[in-house]
Amino acid sequence: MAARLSVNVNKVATLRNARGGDVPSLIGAVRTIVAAGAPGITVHPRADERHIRAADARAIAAELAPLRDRVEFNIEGDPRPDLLAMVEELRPHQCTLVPVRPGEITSQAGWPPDTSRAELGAIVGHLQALGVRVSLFVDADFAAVRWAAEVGAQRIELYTEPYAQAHAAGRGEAAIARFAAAAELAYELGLGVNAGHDLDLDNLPLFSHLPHLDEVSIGHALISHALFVGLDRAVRDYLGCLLQ
Ligand SMILES: CC(=O)[C@@H](O)[C@H](O)COP(=O)(O)O
Ligand SMILES: NCC(=O)COP(=O)(O)O
Repeated sequence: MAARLSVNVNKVATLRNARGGDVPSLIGAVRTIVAAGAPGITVHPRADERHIRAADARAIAAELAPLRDRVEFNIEGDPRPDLLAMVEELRPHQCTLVPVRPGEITSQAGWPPDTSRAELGAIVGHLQALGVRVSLFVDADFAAVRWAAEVGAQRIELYTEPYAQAHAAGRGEAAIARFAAAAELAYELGLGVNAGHDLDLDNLPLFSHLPHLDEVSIGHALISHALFVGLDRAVRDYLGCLLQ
């Protein structure tokens, strides 16, 4: 079965915030993405609210509530108090916990496997008790996958930038072996497998065949593609890519 596509709408908010006001409409974008057939919406609200704001997450949750059975809402972020409060309030299908490095422009790495199991495990358990599936953002590394299982997550999200860079340099086939091995280990340990960061229409056809791949979250390249072909067509192009 094809992996599910969760469209990350951060970049729609980035464009809107460049001028203030509500153009382009984030909710309008979510409606178009869902109407085009995407079964998931992802946001990654940053502490500085440089793109997605708390009010956006609330508005998207309200928009998706009637579609809960077919469209998943995924909130990504570092486990800071206001992010956890947002997840507690909105109860998305999934919360992807992602480490943040001070000053980063975007995510740079998965959780280091020496991160305290007890500390993060308590947060993971709390979110799961609220009915939220928890995924942990990790590098394609055996120690990190084992760590995620020990922390009690239900899924991992493999950080795919190293794959994307290798693919752009003509080394995609070689790079994907490490990701496939990590996905196999995750599956053996009972974890679901998500993936994301810098996936695009060039590198996704190969990556979409990763074993046990449940979901890909894609934002930057998809929204950029939409500038040229329109948002409806961009979503359909990515959905088609996942079916190949
Ligand atoms: C975790 C991940 O890989 C993406 O969510 C990425 O970090 C998006 O965040 P930005 O849109 O702020 O770059
Ligand atoms: N989790 C990855 C994500 O949501 C989107 O990452 P990108 O496609 O914007 O690099």
